[in-house]
Amino acid sequence: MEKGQTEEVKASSSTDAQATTSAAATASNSAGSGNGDGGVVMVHGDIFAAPANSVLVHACNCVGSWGAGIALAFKQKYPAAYEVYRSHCESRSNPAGLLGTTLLIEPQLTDPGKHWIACLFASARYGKRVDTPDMILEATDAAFEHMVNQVANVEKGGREIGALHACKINSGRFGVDWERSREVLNKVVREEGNGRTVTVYEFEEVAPTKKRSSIRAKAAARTASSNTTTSFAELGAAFNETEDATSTAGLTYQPTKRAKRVAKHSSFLHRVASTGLTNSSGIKKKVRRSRGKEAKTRGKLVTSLSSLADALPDFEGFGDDADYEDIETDEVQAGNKTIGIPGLSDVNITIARTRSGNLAQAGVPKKMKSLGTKRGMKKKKEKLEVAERERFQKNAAVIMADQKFGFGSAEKTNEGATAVSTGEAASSGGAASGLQALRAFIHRNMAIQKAL
Ligand SMILES: Nc1ncnc2c1ncn2[C@@H]1O[C@H](COP(=O)(O)OP(=O)(O)OC[C@H]2O[C@H](OP(=O)(O)O)[C@H](O)[C@@H]2O)[C@@H](O)[C@H]1O
Repeated sequence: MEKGQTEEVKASSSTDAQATTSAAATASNSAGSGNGDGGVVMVHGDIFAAPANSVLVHACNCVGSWGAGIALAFKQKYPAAYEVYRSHCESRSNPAGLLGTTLLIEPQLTDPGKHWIACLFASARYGKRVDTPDMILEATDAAFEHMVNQVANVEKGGREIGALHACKINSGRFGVDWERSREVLNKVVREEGNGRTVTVYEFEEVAPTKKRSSIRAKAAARTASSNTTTSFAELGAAFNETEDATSTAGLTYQPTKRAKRVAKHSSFLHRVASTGLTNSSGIKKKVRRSRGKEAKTRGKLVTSLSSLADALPDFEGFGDDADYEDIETDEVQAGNKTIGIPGLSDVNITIARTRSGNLAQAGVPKKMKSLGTKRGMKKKKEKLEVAERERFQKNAAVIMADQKFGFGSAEKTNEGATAVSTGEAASSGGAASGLQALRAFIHRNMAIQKAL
């Protein structure tokens, strides 16, 4: 091969790793260190497919970052080598002093790839603060020479090291025209490389970078969309078709949060209604939501109307059932209620109300539970009872007075033995007859006061 001449070897495709490898291997073998004048050999393919133990060359900054481009790929494939590079940079008080040198990292045991990695310090920094192309080329020249010398030293030391493989250094993030970098590599390898060849990879990047659309493209898109007329009906139909955004005639209808909420709510109502588990007034019955394992049943109604009805206590239109909380049915089953009258012993009185159904089922001890959830019902009941007691006492006093002075007649009943428990009433005949009169009075009175 003539001096300064480059040979181009093409692999069939960049995705065909096998073909690329063989192309690289061919280039590497034909170049064989120390044979001929050397130079740059261009191949198509992936640098990482180069034969094991060969040297992979790439350009680096001096900061210790392999954050983008091919450097990022190196970082992912050779994490241990990256650590060597990073600590090499960070151990310097002045990292920029690395410019024009090369860090040659031997294959790391823990890295999956078994390559030597040559880091050419071509720019002090990266990104917006990257060095100028001239500075980069100058540093590349020195660094590449440094690298070639190191490789020669490794060989001299009797250690095996493969051929040189490089990406199109400086042509990406560093923004240097590849032809200029190629000239530098050619010169160095010819002068210092002792006939070595550098295989350089023409790489077709697959990862698409999302381009920002130009102002002109945006304006064109706006015009196109303003020319498209879409009725609300069309939009509505589009929305019905799919739950999320739906595009129609190039337009995208994005439902608002409120629209989504309304749709969700009406769908829920529909689900409930379709199960037929609403009562006559349209009020939904209990809907139980399950968790964890029972997640499958989530959202399903797990009860029926009849079972809910069974669960409810009887309701006979007796509005103040709440007032009878905690009354044992064995007390009320027979329609009797014990009321304590101050000054008199407890008297069994007959409660005028009847409770068909519940009370008729005697023998089943049941606690009456409140139906009412109205606030203040308890106080209302207490107030009513106090008023009733006062009124009762007044009337009793009147009756007793009547009895004392011989007015009225007392019925004689057998109830006295059980109704009047002990005490004053039992010890006094007058009082007993008074109580009989009182009982009669209560009987009449309670029949009128249905609230109790
Ligand atoms: N698998 C592959 N096989 C073969 N060739 C491949 C390839 N993948 C990509 N290429 C090509 O390899 C060339 C170099 O292109 P790059 O932009 O990467 O490198 P560069 O030398 O211009 O710049 C270096 C700074 O870029 C980084 O990023 P940061 O500064 O950290 O942000 C570093 O850290 C440095 O500092 C481009 O032709 C790519 O097509």
